[in-house]
Amino acid sequence: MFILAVASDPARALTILSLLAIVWYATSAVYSWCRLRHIPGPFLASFSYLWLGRLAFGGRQREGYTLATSKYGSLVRVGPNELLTNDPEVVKRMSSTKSQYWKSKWYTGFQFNPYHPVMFTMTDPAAHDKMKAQLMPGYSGRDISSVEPDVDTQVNSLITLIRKKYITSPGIGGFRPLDLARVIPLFTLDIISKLALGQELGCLETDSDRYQFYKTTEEGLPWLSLITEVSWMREIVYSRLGVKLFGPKETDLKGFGKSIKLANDEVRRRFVPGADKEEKSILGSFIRHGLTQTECEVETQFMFVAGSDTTAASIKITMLYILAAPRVYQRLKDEIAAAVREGKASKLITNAEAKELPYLQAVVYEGLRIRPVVTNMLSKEVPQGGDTINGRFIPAGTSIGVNHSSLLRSKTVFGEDADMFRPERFLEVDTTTLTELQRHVELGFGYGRWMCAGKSIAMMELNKIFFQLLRHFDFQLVDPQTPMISHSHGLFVDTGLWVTITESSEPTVLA
Ligand code: HEM
Repeated sequence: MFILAVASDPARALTILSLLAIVWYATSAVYSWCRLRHIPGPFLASFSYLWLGRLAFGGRQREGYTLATSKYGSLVRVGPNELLTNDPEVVKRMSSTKSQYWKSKWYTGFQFNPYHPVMFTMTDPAAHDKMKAQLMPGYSGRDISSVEPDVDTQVNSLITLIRKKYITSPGIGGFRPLDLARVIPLFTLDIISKLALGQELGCLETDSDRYQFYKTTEEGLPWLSLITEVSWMREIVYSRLGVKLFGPKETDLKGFGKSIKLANDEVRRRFVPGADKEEKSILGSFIRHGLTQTECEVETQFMFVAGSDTTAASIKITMLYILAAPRVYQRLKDEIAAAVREGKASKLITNAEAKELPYLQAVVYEGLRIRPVVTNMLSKEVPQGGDTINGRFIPAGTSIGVNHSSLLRSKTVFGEDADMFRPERFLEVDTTTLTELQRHVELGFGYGRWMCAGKSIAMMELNKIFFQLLRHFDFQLVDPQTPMISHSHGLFVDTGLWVTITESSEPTVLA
């Protein structure tokens, strides 16, 4: 009938189709508005994805989400089916190992391979837990004795690079500024490639984003973030056809595609008959714990993204805050000098030694707290039968995301000055409260069943890098009026953290 109508009067058929589409959209908008109308939030967000999409694409998630929570409370409606919380109890309830909540479809936004989920995107808790049990011996370092020496090698490479090219000296021609926002990610990418594959990509050695990994990430993040947050876009792009059309491919000469090829080449090498099964990389551990070749490929690809930009974001922001607070800078330098003088720090500080330095620990935790590295919602789905949160019923199938930025700036937990970078807050409390504060900051790594698998690796990097950089060098911001520009598209895109570097004036080098 309809085909006949189109053939006889195409203009009329088109009008009917348009009207039907408008009616369908209006009905579904009213229906979804009604479902969660008792939860406050921006009006635009209650029936459309414009609010979420604009923040994601525009790189203003951190500011937008924080504003929304301070205006509407701890549970905000941010989309037709999306809520956002900064309530630590809700976060723990959703992610605890006994929770009935599943990861929501939001996670499929990170499934780069159309045919195979990666642990991070597995929504079914049973499948996820099984995979995590196989991956954790590698991630936790239980299976690989060389994690710490491998991190140390990259710390030394960064120091060598700075000495070779970026020491500023007095006089004409002596000004050699370094953009930390560019070079720190090279450091973390070399670490993760070395740990994952047994061979670093060589970014520090060449002082370059060799495979344009970050360039592509920075260009791609606004789109990735938009598509992940806007559910109907996600459905289209992450359909099998969509990923084939838009997804990264091994044949790409740069970016994600290139790193997929690097990872896949390495995985293929390990699966040829007679290959060394005892190799001490994370990939070697995955193979020993029974992962198939495809599982190894996708997990290794994911590790490159999850393990580089995240830790880099934390190092960059912490360095910026250290440099912007003379009291913190000097107190950290003093602790470093004392540790070296008293023989409490090896030539390259060990993870165990770093954990014994209270001010360094306070700086590391305050850096993680002041700007949590993930602005993604990481939404979980309300289980069958719904849930009641603070007296309000939330229907099954609703997505609840986490606002890490405001979660970690809680004035109730951290005090009135929670918006300020003040590591001393961790030193002014008894040991029980200190542990509570640290556990609260660690919510930035997720919680329970879905907690970050690379947390211990990230903490090791943080424990070493500030100590070693400030042990060897002194830093000054080149432009304190605009020290760094940041956009939040799920992860941070930071640019222009220009500093000058001189050899440390304190005797902090000898162990
Ligand atoms: C400061 C650095 C880092 C932070 C703040 C961080 C944070 C997070 C967060 C918030 C999640 C998601 C939790 C959820 O879904 O509820 C996550 C997951 C994950 N991260 Fe990290 N991460 C960091 C570094 C790393 C590193 C270095 C690696 C790899 C060596 C890594 C590997 C992973 C993996 C594999 C997952 C998926 C875990 C799962 O699904 O069970 N991360 N991370």
